[in-house]
Amino acid sequence: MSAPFFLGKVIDVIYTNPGGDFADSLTSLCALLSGIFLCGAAANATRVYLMQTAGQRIVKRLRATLFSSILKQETAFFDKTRTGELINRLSSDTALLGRSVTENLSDGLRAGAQASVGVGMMFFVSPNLAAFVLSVVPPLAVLAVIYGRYLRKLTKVTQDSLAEATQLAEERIGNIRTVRAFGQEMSEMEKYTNKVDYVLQLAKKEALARAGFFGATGLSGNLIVLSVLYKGGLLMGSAYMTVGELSSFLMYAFWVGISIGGLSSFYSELMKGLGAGGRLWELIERKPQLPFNEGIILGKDTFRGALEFKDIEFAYPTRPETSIFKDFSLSIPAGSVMALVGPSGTGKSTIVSLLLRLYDPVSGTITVDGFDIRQLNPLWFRTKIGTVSQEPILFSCSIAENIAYGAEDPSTVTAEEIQKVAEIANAASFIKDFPKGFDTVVGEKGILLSGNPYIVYSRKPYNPKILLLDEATSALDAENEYLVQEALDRLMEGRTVLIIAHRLSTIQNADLVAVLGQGKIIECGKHEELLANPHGLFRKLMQKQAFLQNSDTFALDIQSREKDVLEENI
Ligand SMILES: Nc1ncnc2c1ncn2[C@@H]1O[C@H](COP(=O)(O)OP(=O)(O)OP(=O)(O)O)[C@@H](O)[C@H]1O
Repeated sequence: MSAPFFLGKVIDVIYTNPGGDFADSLTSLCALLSGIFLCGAAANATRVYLMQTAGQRIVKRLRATLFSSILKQETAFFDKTRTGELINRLSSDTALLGRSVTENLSDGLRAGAQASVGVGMMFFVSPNLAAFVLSVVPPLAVLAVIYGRYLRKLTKVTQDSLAEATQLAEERIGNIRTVRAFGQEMSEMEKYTNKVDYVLQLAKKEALARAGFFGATGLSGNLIVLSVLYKGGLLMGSAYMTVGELSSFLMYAFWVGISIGGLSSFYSELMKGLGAGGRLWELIERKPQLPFNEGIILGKDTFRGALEFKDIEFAYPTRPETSIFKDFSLSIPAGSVMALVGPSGTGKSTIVSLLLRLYDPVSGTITVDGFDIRQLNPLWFRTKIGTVSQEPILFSCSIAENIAYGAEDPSTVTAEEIQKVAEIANAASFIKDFPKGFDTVVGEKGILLSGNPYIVYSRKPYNPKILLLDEATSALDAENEYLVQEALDRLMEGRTVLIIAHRLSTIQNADLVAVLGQGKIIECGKHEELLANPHGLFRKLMQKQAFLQNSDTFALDIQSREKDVLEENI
């Protein structure tokens, strides 16, 4: 800030010594100025470096905190919130906020300091001229505030519509098979183009607002300079000012003008950052409705794995009016295998979700060894449960990493352990056939290997007490069927197993079979007992399935008399 003052002095030294006897004072003044400039450059470079690195650190920390907060939310939150929106918060909002509180803040502070010191120096150099110039600043300030508010509103709308476009792209790219199967590529392209078109329109509006504002501020800056020259010229004529003082004043006025411009963009950027920040804090501070890592942890001796559902009533939070269970009760003794069968859509997978505590029932209790699962620590409890869903997803990393994913702490799993679990699941020989063996990287979204039952069965917690299996409905050839059954038998040994069964062999081998229908268990008992009940739902289901699958083995189970009746029905 001292530079214009000394530059004015240099000019005065030159002008007031027309004889040319000013070399000494000019040299020392210029040396002083060089020193000032050097200091200024060093301070500026340091400021930019520190602020940028601080900004990046803030962004990094925000992203990590936000990601962990997102992962802690209850499952219903993800049913209601779009993935694209969360990704947008994680990528662009964090960057916006990080930039706003560092680079932007430092630029703003710098502009603020420059403007206030500049004004002070203007009064110091010429109070008369300063008072004249500053009469035009207040209207400019009012303009900046109005503009800032308008821009803040506009930015929020732009960000929201951008999030919508991202969400659409993410969903359609993620489900490209569905889009392709329905031949909807063209209409999806059009939909996306319309969304980004809207973003463009908003951006144009923002550009127009900015253009008007910057045009106006530029013009007023130039007018200020012109009026300073005019008024200063008059003052110089009446010997109230030297040429050096007028030059200093002009430079200060110029700096003040630039700083005010900087301050207004600082204000609008800060507003943008605050807008993004509001949305981020909302998400970071959101308390999950189900606890994440709190509750009782059962000791080894207490935890045996006996499961009991008592009078469960449940509806998904997104569809509270559609009841899935009413008076649902089921008891699975520790160490037994319970096969769950029932028509499609009756809520078999929902039982698994309730046991994993992805959702809490509306009423009723689920107990494990007599403990209500709401009292247990969900994080601990889930690591004690082995789950295989019908459409398991393998992540796009190596097969070894995918298998280790089931462990409590995947980073500590050794190659030998991975090899061992793969062998138990009959997967080892198949994996070794790949050129890179266990290091083979699974294709994005696990498309290449996801359906593979061996890898899927390998990925379970080591030694889980409870297994929840959702059998794949797709038919396997005889050899694979045998290998999968063998792996399953090994897996199920000595554990409490709830298996959503589709294959006859699984149902026959289970200790108990429960039949689900109309929101509750309709029949439960041994396979043969249920089959013996001529009017039972289980029998009907099995008969239907036997004919659908054209299973000769199963057809033998049914007496020919019953077969005739069934054929008639079908
Ligand atoms: N996250 C969810 N939000 C809202 N409704 C859901 C959700 N998941 C499942 N449903 C609904 O709950 C009902 C039961 O679904 P569920 O998947 O548990 O049945 P299922 O018996 O396992 O069916 P299938 O044998 O076809 O897999 C279905 O009507 C389904 O549309």
